[in-house]
Amino acid sequence: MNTIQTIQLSKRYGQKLALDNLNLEIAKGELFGLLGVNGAGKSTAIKILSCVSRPSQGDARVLGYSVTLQPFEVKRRINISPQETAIAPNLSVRENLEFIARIYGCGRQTAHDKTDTVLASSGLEAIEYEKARVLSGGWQRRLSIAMALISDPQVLFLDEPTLGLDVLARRELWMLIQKLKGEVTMILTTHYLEEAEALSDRIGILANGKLKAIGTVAEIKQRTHSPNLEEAFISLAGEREGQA
Ligand SMILES: Nc1ncnc2c1ncn2[C@@H]1O[C@H](COP(=O)(O)OP(=O)(O)OP(=O)(O)O)[C@@H](O)[C@H]1O
Repeated sequence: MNTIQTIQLSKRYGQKLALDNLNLEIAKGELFGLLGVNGAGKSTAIKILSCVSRPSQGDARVLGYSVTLQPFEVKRRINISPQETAIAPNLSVRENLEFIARIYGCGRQTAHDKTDTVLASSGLEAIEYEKARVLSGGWQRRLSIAMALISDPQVLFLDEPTLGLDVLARRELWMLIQKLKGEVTMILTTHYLEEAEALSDRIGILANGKLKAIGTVAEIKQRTHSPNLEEAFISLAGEREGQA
């Protein structure tokens, strides 16, 4: 069974068809990169898959549960590391993680133990008592991913996880994401093509709400006769709204 399957998934905002008949399958443990220019429909797809927004037509199954009919079953098994990190600046790294664990209903001791596990797996142990507000952008993003991991999600959505980070911080975050590969099914949105290439098992390219291509980077390059992913991306996604 695929971990994610979308079936003729569409979303309309007024006149705007933000997602147009998306049919997509993502396997268990896969890291799937969802690419597209601004406004292509990436966030719309993620919002529907994470039950933040409802499709206008079609459906999606996440871990076998329908996002339209069984959103609570879906929400219990997924998590999102959002673009804007939702960390509490005046709490320490540990307090942020324990706070989230308590929100998920853990008792004090379980929250403490889960936090220990996540601090270790996400490489945050050395700074557990630092206030979040003094952390660099890279460490804040790492904490944001760690907070999403507290609920032991089977599916993790990573929305632009390295946006605005310097090259070293980005590489460090890639290592954390690579460590999670295989354990958690991940859907990554990014505008950095080298990031999608380095991390993704397969990628999908959206343009004007439509899936233009899906496959490994090698398959997509071959299909578009492109020497690199950037050329392939431009040939598939370069058409802006309103252009021929
Ligand atoms: N709440 C909304 N109301 C009206 N239109 C919306 C809404 N959300 C998204 N849209 C429109 O739907 C289209 C797809 O937007 P979406 O945010 O999914 O794109 P995106 O690929 O995530 O872009 P970005 O890379 O800029 O985040 C755009 O034309 C956008 O203006």
